[in-house]
Amino acid sequence: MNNVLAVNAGSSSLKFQLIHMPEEEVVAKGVVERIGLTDSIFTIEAKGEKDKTVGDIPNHGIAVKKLLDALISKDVVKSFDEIHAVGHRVVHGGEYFSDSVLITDDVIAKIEETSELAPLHNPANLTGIRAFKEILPNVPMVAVFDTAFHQTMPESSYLYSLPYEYYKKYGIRKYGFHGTSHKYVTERAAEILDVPIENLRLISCHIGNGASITAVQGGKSIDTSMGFTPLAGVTMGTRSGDVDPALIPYIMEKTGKTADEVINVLNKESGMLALSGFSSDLRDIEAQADTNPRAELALNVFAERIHKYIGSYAAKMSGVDAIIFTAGVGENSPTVREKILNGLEFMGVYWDPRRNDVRGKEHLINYPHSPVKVLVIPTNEEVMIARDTIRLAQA
Ligand SMILES: Nc1ncnc2c1ncn2[C@@H]1O[C@H](COP(=O)(O)OP(=O)(O)O)[C@@H](O)[C@H]1O
Ligand SMILES: CC(=O)OP(=O)(O)O
Ligand SMILES: [Mg+2]
Repeated sequence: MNNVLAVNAGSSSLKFQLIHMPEEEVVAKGVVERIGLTDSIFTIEAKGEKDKTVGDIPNHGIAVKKLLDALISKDVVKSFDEIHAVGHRVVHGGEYFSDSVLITDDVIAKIEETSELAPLHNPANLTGIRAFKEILPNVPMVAVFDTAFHQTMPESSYLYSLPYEYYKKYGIRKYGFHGTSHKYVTERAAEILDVPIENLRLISCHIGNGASITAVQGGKSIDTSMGFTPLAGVTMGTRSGDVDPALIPYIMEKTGKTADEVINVLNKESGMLALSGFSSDLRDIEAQADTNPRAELALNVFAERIHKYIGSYAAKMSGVDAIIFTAGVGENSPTVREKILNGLEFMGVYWDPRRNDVRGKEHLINYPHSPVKVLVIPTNEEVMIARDTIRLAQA
């Protein structure tokens, strides 16, 4: 029971690591990026070699097949029998799951039932689960939920100002997402700063294709920007983030669309894609920022929403000790970080443009005298998935 394959399906990506446990030694890792866009990128690193191929990968099912083929063709494993357990990220656990769980048919049915609350994610997560169940029918599999870390939020954070019976009867409340990532980076921040996490007020900015901001006080999530579904909060690649709910019937009336069709627009045709008018991918948008005013506008809206969440969470915790940037954009875009951080000096955030010129590695980007520290921390949802997988598969 030593080789754990951790599978992390995001809205635009599929990341994986084959990890030898309990040493947490990474045997192979890789990522399929830009799923559903043109020029998808498949990268795999194993045995000291890195291999990158570019070609269209239209959906998560094909991404899973690529990953499985590569494990054999790159000689990472001789046969799939060398994989002893598989951990899957599952985005929405709904009311059912507040911790990771061993996957059974009943668990699959519940994840399926919750799919309508996370239409860009749970179906992709299920694709992965089913593909592995078929080739490895006897291997234990574990689901690790994005919602679990946020179960510590107080009622005052997770309740909407709606009739209370909706919460009681239908489970309508804020759940929050990216929990595995927010937990990982906030624990790493405490280690890097060498301060017990119990004494820290942290704001974690997970900015990828999906994006969420979380206030973590004493190691616990106390509020987060996503909501009942991963559509809420800040502007994202294709998601609108927060909008006035009165817009939904208004758009239905004006366009003749059904409610489901309008939600589909808010999930898949909005955000950076809609603002820029040409792409959901931040790399494409940054490449045109100097020449295309719509690209610049998209970047400004994107950064401004996150900037405002940082201010509100600092107010909520009566201050902040550190701000963390993670995920595809947070780790790799000095431009977006700069736009977000500009103007936060009033609350003690002094960041250094030279230190900010960093991509994909752990780094402090504040000036040493800054009361608020600012960290770039590459997330590692996969190692967290592997830890929970071993814990539950061996129990
Ligand atoms: N080097 C880079 N510079 C700027 N943005 C980047 C870079 N690498 C990745 N990104 C952006 O990160 C986003 C994808 O983030 P990721 O966390 O992988 O997404 P998800 O897990 O939500 O599918 C895309 O918008 C992509 O353009
Ligand atoms: C919950 C969510 O939005 O995930 P991702 O960023 O991977 O799309
Ligand atoms: Mg992700």
